This record gives sequence, C-alpha cells and structure tokens, in this order.
Amino acid sequence: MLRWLTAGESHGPELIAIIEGLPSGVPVTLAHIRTDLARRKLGYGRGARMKFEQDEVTVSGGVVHGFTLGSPVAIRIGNTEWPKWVDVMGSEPVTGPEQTPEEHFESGGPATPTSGRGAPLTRPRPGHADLVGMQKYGFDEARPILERASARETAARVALGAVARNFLGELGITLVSHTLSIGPVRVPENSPLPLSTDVDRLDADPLRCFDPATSALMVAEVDQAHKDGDTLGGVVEVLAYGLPPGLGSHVHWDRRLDSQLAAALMGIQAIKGVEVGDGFLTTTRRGSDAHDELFQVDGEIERSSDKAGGTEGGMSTGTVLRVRAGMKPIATIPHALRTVDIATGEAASAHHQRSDVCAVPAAGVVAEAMVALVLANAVQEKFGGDAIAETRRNLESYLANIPPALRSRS
Ligand SMILES: Cc1cc2nc3c(=O)[nH]c(=O)nc-3n(C[C@H](O)[C@H](O)[C@H](O)COP(=O)(O)O)c2cc1C
Ligand SMILES: C=C(O[C@@H]1CC(C(=O)O)=C[C@@H](OP(=O)(O)O)[C@H]1O)C(=O)O
Repeated sequence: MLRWLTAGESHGPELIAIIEGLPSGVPVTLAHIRTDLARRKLGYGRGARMKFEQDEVTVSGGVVHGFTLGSPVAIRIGNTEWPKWVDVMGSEPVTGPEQTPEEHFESGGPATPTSGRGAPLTRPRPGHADLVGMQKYGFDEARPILERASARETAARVALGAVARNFLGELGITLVSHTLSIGPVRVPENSPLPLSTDVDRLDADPLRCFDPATSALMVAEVDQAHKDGDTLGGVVEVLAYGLPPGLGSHVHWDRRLDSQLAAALMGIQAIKGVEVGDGFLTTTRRGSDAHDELFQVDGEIERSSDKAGGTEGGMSTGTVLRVRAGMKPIATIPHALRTVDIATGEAASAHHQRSDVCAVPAAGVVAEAMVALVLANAVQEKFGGDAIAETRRNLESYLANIPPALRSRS
C-alpha cells in the first residue's frame, strides 16, 4: 500500500510531502520534480503569483544518487515569498512564551494589524472554505482557513505525482492530461486523444488543449472573462496508457479503481464533478449503444470501442484509462461577490487581493498527479515488490499467466 501526506500553508515557509511504500530502484531526480512543478504553473489566465513565487525543491529522504531506497520519500518545496510573510505566518507565539495555546487564542491571538498582509479577513468569500472553516475551527477571520484550503497545496501533490509517475513509467505505464473545455468553449466530440508523447506539445499550448482551433477560442474566452472582472472553470481529462487488466477490484466498493479515481480527483480544490469514460453521456444512450462489445481478433479479445474509459466492474480493462474532472469557476472574483462582514454583521463585498481568472490547465496537471498516485497504489497493491525489478517480474508473470483464451488487446 502507498501512503502519502502533504503539509504546509499557502504563505508558509514551505510545503512538505511524504510518500511511503514505493520499491527501491525508482529513478527520482530534482529535475523530474521541477519539471512537473513548472508544468503546474502553466496556463493562460493564471494570476501574478505564478510569476513571482518560485518553488525551491529539496528531496530530504528516500532517494540517493537518483534512485529510491524503498524508504519514505520526503520532498520540501520552499516558498521564495516567505520572508514577506514571516510576521503573519510564523509558527512561534508572538504574545509571550508563558501563554498556553488556549490563552493565546482567547486573547485574540497575536495583535493583528488593521491593514496590510496581516489584516484580519472578516469578509468570507462565497464558494471558499472561509466561513464554514471559521465556524468549525473557531476563528474570527478567514486567514487560518484559506491558507490551507488554497490550491497552493497542489504543488506538494504534483511533486509526489512526479515520483508516482516515474514508478509507473518503469512498468511501461504513461500518463497525459489535456483541457477539454473552458467555460462554454469545448473541444469537438470525437476529437483525437493525445498520447503521452504529446505532453510537450500540450504544455506549449496556452490552455493545454490538444485542438489548436478550440484553444484559440478558449484564449478569447479567458480574455473576455478577465475584461469582465470574472472567472472561468472547465473540464480536464487524464489518460493513462499501458495499464494491465485487473487493477482495482469488483469485490468491495473502496477497492474499485473507479471509486478511488473519483475520490482522488474530487479531492482537488474546486473539482465538482468526475466522469469515467463517456460518463454522463453514456446515460443518454440506449444499453445496446452504451457498451464496448467484445470480439475475437487474431487470437485476442478486442473491444469494439472505449466508451467505458478503461474500467469495468471497478477494474482496469487494460485499454486506455480515461477520466475527467470538472472544475468550477474560481470563487475569488475581482467583481467581488456579496457577503457579510463578520466583524460588523453588515453586508459587504468578499475580500479579494488577486486571483486566477482560470486555473483549469493547472488543474489538469494536478489531476494527472492524483491519477498517477492512485494507479501507483493499485499497481503496488496488486504486484507488490520491495525492489522495482521484483514488481516488474510480478507484473510480467501475471500477464504471462493469463490463459490464452482470456487474453485481451490493450
Ligand atoms: C490549480 C488551482 C488554482 C486555484 N486558484 C484559485 C485562485 O486563484 N483563487 C481562488 O479563489 N480559488 C482558486 N482555486 C480554487 C480554490 O482553491 C477552491 O475553490 C477552494 O479551496 C474551495 O474549495 P472547493 O471549491 O473545493 O469547495 C484554485 C484551484 C486549483 C485546483
Ligand atoms: C499559489 C497558488 O495558487 C493559489 C491558489 C489560490 C486558492 O485559493 O486556491 C489562490 C491564489 O493565491 P492568492 O490568493 O494568495 O493569490 C493562487 O495563486 C499555486 O497554485 O501555487
């Protein structure tokens, strides 16, 4: 089993990510992690913070001379903006070391300035964790909530995803993500799917869209939303090639690969819907037209189509895995939404410093990381192995032992 955790706040000194359960011998370098972190910052419509804030990566454990040891892999992502935030986000009490945490909280915490970075955020943003987080965790302003709710944390997941991707790559499993829609602008149905060798081309596109004509329309849509002081959401798709049949299981709900993928994708900030394969489109079809029929071709079973998106009964089929995640429009809107000022009880505009107009391309890279983590876990659960050579041997032996009459084409 793979276990992984992230820690750190948006304007804290660093994010920390740990993954445990990978075999030894997986190639991991700073360059691999930096490449994916840089990809997460891409995308037309992201805010100024993507430019001035740099990720400073350190691998603090689990990797020596470019390969995993089999011990937990620990990654730190330092934030170059930290010096500006020390006073607001420092971990040490600022009112005197003799105070207990309760006394510190009851006294209102550190003296908060009324303006600038440390000013209390008392106008919770609709569509954010602000209000319910304050209710639940006992704060009278939103800073302690939004710092962790922020998608800055996804940098840590992407770093872990880079490690998971390398593990999968050693077994011939590759991933790619792309943008299917931005607001109402959508790639035409049945457009060609990108391959994992298309990653560079996708990353070079302003919206990580595989269809250049649609991409141009998406750019115009982002420009218009920006002009209107508004924001946009959209849909991303992740594809995984080279999976063996049989990852996940039909025997229990939480062992299903599709349920794990849905949970992982839904666990990304602002993702409000997940589809596997043709997803909701399938619900509009008759049963006779909704499934992938099986044929015997040259001694192998072949599926007539890939409407299911690479899973049946909660298990990978061995065909390309195709999952989609729908992101809502960014909730911090320049044309600010109505809210209530918690300090005065009066009607107010939600607080807004700056924000992304559209972060859908970045969400695609995060989705790719989450899918890589789920698949790496499923592979490790099925094939085990403390060294990558052992995992590979187990995989090859499993495939070689599928009886000829049951073999299917990928
Ligand atoms: C890559 C990425 C970037 C985001 N950037 C912003 C942003 O700039 N401003 C914002 O208000 N929300 C942004 N969000 C969304 C918020 O983090 C999210 O809406 C918030 O944490 C509330 O969670 P929920 O939408 O899942 O309920 C971003 C999300 C992702 C995945
Ligand atoms: C910092 C990142 O994204 C941030 C995610 C985010 C949010 O509310 O989720 C809000 C914005 O931050 P701020 O409110 O401080 O400008 C984004 O810039 C990042 O992705 O690295």
